[in-house]
Amino acid sequence: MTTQELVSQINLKKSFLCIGLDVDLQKIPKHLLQEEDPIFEFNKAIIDATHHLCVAYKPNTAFYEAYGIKGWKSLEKTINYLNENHPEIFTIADAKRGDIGNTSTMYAKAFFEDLAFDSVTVAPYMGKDSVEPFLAFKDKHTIMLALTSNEGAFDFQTKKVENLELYKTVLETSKAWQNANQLMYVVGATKAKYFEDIRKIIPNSFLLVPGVGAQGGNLQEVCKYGLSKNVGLLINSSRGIIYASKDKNYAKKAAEKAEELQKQMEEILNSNFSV
Ligand SMILES: O=c1ccn([C@@H]2O[C@H](COP(=O)(O)O)[C@@H](O)[C@H]2O)c(=O)[nH]1
Repeated sequence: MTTQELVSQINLKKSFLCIGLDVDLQKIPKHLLQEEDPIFEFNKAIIDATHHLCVAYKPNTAFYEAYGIKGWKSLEKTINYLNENHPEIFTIADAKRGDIGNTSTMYAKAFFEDLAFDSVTVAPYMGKDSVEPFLAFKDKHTIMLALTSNEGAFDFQTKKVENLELYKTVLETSKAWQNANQLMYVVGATKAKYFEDIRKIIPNSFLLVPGVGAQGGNLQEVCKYGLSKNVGLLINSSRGIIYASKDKNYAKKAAEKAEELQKQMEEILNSNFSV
């Protein structure tokens, strides 16, 4: 999917919501455990109930890898279901990969070709030659960790190296990489006060913003400086939406939570982008 197609979907749905499909068998309704593939059945019900409210889904691969081959099969069925039924929706494999060049190419093939995701999250620590193999895939997006939502972000990312915070170096340096227009960045919603500085470096890049909901981040605070002229934000909520209820009506309850966020986004879009 191209960035322009993503922006069109945002404008159409009045939503820049990304729903995280982080499926934990301990947390899903018990009756699903009798199904042959409880993870896929859970995801399918959530997708069917929420696809009109969001523009992206983000399965975090850890929640699938934890269940071995069965979990990977559930991930494959989920991405195939999305691509077959909702090709307009942007898909993110939250896998946080990155390695020496030839290995990164194999990671990119796994997520862009075998599983056909639109994007994958990548750690920048190994530098340019570990990220550019992902950027070589046309119309695919590489979402690089910049300033993460967790407390540990302050261990390295905000530390100054040669007088510049490391996350700023990541943003500045990566702007010059081959196919940098296919880069997006992860910035945590819990780091709202950093968005003003971040937008000075990358005014128009898309930011994937986890941390709203269960981690306490605030949508309005993120949008104050995070919005760009193309909206430029994908706000993720996982637990806050998909585990709204443990009863049989879990998908309906998830849709209600998603709609709460979508309505707030509609209001923000109407007040920031009115003609
Ligand atoms: O900085 C980061 C990067 C990734 N994540 C991931 O996003 C979701 C958040 O889930 P919630 O349940 O909405 O808290 C999860 O997959 C994280 O691994 C992040 O939280 N922060």
